[in-house]
Amino acid sequence: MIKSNNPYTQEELYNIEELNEKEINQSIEDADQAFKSWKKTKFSERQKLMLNLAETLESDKKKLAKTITQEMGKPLSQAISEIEKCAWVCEYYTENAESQLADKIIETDAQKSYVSYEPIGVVLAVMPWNYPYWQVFRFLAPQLMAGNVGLLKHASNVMLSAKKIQELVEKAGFPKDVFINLPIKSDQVNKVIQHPKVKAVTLTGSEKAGKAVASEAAKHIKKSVLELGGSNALVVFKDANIDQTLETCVQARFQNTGQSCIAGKRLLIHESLHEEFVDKLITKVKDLKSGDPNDENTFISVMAREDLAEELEKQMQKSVDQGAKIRIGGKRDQAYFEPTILDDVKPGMPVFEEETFGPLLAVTTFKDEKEAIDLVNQSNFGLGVSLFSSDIKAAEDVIVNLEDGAVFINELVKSDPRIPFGGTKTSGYGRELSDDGIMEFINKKTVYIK
Ligand SMILES: O=CCCCC(=O)O
Repeated sequence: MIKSNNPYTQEELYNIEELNEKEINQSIEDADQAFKSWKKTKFSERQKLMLNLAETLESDKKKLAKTITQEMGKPLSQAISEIEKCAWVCEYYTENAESQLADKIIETDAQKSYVSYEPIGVVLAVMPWNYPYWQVFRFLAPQLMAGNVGLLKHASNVMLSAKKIQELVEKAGFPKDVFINLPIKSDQVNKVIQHPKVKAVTLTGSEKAGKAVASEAAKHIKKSVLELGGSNALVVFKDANIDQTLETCVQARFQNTGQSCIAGKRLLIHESLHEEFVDKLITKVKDLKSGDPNDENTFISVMAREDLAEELEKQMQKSVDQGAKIRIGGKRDQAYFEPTILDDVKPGMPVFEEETFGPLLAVTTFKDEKEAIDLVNQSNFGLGVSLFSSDIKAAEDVIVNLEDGAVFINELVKSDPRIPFGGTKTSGYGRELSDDGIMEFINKKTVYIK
């Protein structure tokens, strides 16, 4: 059985039976059957349906957002923004998929030679709970537009959202079975990957889940895309605009109650700014409104599960034992973890080395640019980094030295349908969104006519 409780009220939300092997195989066969005709549809047809999907998301956003809030405790206003972003990615690929996948003529000694971009078939998406709709839509929108079909294995605490996503696709008028939600457990994922009709897998989740999925896919010579954890640095140089940077750092760390792969988890601050910046940060963090996620004014609420809050508490406590100092917060009540700033953090401490998936910011000082770069790159993760400076040229010169998948200057690391999203090192490989995302599950077919 797959069970879940509302993390804020503790009430039981569901207790559903997972699919058995026969049902899983039937779903895969159904998806493959749907692929045979879906891949032949014209872009105009796909565009019409994708736009319907965007419109349905927009018109149902309040209702859909409530499910997110119920299942994983996301404050309602942020859940509504998440649904709006899903509509945006649908619109983006409605407008761009056709040109992104147009044949590419290449001059050779042939009469004609070109690359044709063709869908590969059934793709499995293994997705996490932290953005229950967005993580799925950033896979679903490009892949349906490309002519692929999707299977979803969603996290066990957001099965209502998963079901609603399939319903939304059907309501928009897409043919049956081009997108199928599989209510299954993690230990059933390998069976899906192994099935000959499943051609590839994409996973957003932990390093452990990434290793398991990627090795199973590799055993069967199937492509995988992995979007794993992160420990993004927020690097504040001594010439940064303090007020704007403070605002951005608070958003970067505390939105979604800190539960995001791309959150700015490590604040690296020039030693000359340290005292002033951290004092002002404490004031800002004190002002964050914590409470009931159903209240539209709430910014911080419970974490998605109590065990996640416990894990964060352990990381904090071990770091404190090693010399870090709690400047604000630090207390936990079941799944609620106070917004926390941990100062005097040094490499080697858990909050520096590991991903902290909750509302805790780790503060480390640096003396000069070289030390800042070393501290950024010292992480095993490589999702993204934010640099704050009023000298854009100097900040741009730093970019080449950074190992991450993204560098944002004077902005938090964020995803946007128009630009690629993905990491390096243990943050994974492959890219989502933009031209790069739609190309991940494509047969780039070379055509040569003598
Ligand atoms: O855990 C990853 C969260 C990604 C959120 C986003 O794309 O904005």
